[in-house]
Order: sequence, then structure tokens, then C-alpha cells
Amino acid sequence: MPPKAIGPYRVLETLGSGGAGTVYRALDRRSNDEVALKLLSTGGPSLDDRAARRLAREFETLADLAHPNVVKVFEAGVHAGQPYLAMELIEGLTLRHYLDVSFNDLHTPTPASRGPLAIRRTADDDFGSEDPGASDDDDASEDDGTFDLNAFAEEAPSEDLASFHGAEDDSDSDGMLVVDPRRAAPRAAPPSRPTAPKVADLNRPERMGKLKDAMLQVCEALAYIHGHGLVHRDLKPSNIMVDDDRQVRLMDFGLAKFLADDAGITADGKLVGTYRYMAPEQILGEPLDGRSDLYSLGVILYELMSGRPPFDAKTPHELWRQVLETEPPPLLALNLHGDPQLARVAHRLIRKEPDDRFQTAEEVYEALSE
Ligand SMILES: Nc1ncnc2c1ncn2[C@@H]1O[C@H](COP(=O)(O)OP(=O)(O)OP(=O)(O)O)[C@@H](O)[C@H]1O
Repeated sequence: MPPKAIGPYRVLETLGSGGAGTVYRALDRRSNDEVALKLLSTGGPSLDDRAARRLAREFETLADLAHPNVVKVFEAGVHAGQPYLAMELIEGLTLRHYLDVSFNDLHTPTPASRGPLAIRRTADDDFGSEDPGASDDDDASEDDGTFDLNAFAEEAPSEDLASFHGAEDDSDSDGMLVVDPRRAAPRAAPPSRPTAPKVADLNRPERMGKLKDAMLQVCEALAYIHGHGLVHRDLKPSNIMVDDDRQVRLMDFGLAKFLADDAGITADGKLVGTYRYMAPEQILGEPLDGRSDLYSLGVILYELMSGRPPFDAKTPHELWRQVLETEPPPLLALNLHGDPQLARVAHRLIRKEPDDRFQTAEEVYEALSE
């Protein structure tokens, strides 16, 4: 049961939960404005009052940031020992759904047959089946108690083209993409499911235009937050939302900085971030800078262009091994007619050595604009 009120906010509904807490749609009783309210779960028992207030004060610094591509943080506070953040409420889709929906639009016979779309949550597990053997995580955590293996459990172990687009996969019980039940109906009748789209469908000009435009806006957001000395540390498709005007908002930036040290390790030894998108230096617990975010951006670009992530494994340890030691398959081998310029950008972003990547988000912006 969600709380009825959090500070001066009346909770209206739960929008979703992620690794760091739960997000509610809430009403600011002072102004009557609706906001997105993120109640952070700090992983253990409630913080003592002083610690929670200190964290909330640090979050307040995020309220000084203002950029059209960065979600606006209004204020921070403490509720029952847990810090919360009140943010601009974005009516839109996560980047992955935004691009999937554009694909589905092209395959839906009549616009009238489509129902309203609404995102309810965005863990990055929204594009493949959850590995039923989630005990992988348990295994790994026994091997190495250092890391928070829940982060891996929140991701799908793999992404294939069928699940990438699956028109009927978007109405799952998580409620992450709510569709007209008429569209969901074929789910019960597997023979009527559409065949998996061809890789070439990923290259449809409209979709590619949206992808490139969104990437440029993410670069602008990253340039801004890096310019303010922040590293996102958890850049992934569910932390990028696109509103109805196609304006991108980067979310959850900076939270990791307050919850962890320079290398992204929390006080209780957990790694902050989502494994699939983590740069090698992040996995190794080394100090991070903006180039680690650029690596994550490269994984996102690679995956949205090819329909699968550059590294794919069933266990965190295997994933880490691949990220640290192996080269990803050439993107254009997976998608023969992919945009070569964008593919080059993706590959350069996911180089293992930060020095070998683009060095700034501005450089990436320029390369994407060529
Ligand atoms: N400012 C916002 N406006 C509208 N919806 C939001 C906003 N912030 C978050 N949400 C929604 O709340 C859900 C949960 O967000 P949250 O940041 O807790 O999780 P996440 O990003 O999916 O995962 P994680 O916390 O592990 O990064 C998301 O699905 C998102 O759609």
C-alpha cells in the first residue's frame, strides 16, 4: 500500500519502482500541481534522522540544475526516515518504448484500433523474458558479496528481436505499457502472433530519425550534467523519457553520486548501476568520470540499432568477463543495413579504455550530427 501522504504531497498513484525506490504521482497540496515523487529506499532500515536529512540536503543541490533535457527536481525531503525527491512529472514513454511504439505504429492496421499508451514502470527488464533461474544472482552473490546483484535481476538476461518488438509483449503484468485490451487479446492465441520483425525494420527512416534525435538530446543533457561535475552512473533506456513533444528528459542523474562513493560503491559495499550498461571501470570499482556515462550511451545506441546488447550473458560474472575481455560483435554484422556512421559512434563509445572513447558528450553530439 502506498503511503497516503509524503511531506506536503498527497500520493495519487504508484508510477513504478526501481532499484533505488518507488515513484508516485503526487499532488503538491500547496500549489495543486502534480509531481513525480521518488521515495528512495536506502536498502536497509530507515536512516537515522540526521543521515536522512543530510541526504535530502544533498539532493536539494539537484534543484539548482535546469536544462530542457534534464528532469526538473523541485525539492527534497524526508518521509519516515527515507529521503524523497519531488520532480517534474513527465507524461511520456521511456526511450525503449518510444522507439518500439514507433515501430508498432507502422504495423498496426488502423490508428483507431490502438488504445492509450501509458508507462507505469521502467526497469530495464522490459525487453526480454526474465531468467527463471534468477538464482544466478544468488550464486554470484555468494561468490562475491561485494556487489548488489539485484541490479542484474532487474534486467532481462538477453534481448532478441522477437522480444524487442513483440507487439503483444507490451501489456505484461508489470503494467509497464498499458494497451487497449483488444490489442492484448492475440496474446492468448500464439498462432496469431506476428512473426518476428526483420532486422531491417530497425532501420526504418522514421525510427532512425527518432533514435538519432533522441541521442542528440541525451548528449545535450549529458554535456550539461558533466559540466556541473555530475556523473549519471546509471544511464539506461528506462532513465530516458521522451514526452509527447519528442523532448527527451534524462532522469535519475546524480542520485548515484549521493548514494555511493566516487567509484559507485555504497557504504554497505554495493555497486550502484545497472550491469548491462556499466563501463568496465565501473565494474572494476575504479573512479568514474563522464566517459563512463558515454560508455552506457554506447550500449544503449548499440542495442537500439541492433536489437541486442553488445554483451549478453546469463550471469553477472559472465557478463563482466565479456565486458572486460571480449569484443562485441560488429554492429553492422547484426544489422547489415544499419547506419554506418551511427554504428561507428556506438563502437567507439563502448571501447574498454576510457581514453579510446569519445571524451565528451559534445564530441559525441558532433559525431552524431555528421
Ligand atoms: N519524473 C517522472 N515522471 C513520470 N514518470 C516517472 C518519473 N520518474 C520516474 N517515473 C516512472 O516511475 C518508474 C520507476 O522509476 P524509477 O526511477 O524508480 O525506476 P527505474 O528507472 O525503472 O529503475 P532504477 O531505479 O533501477 O533505475 C519508471 O518506470 C518511470 O516511468
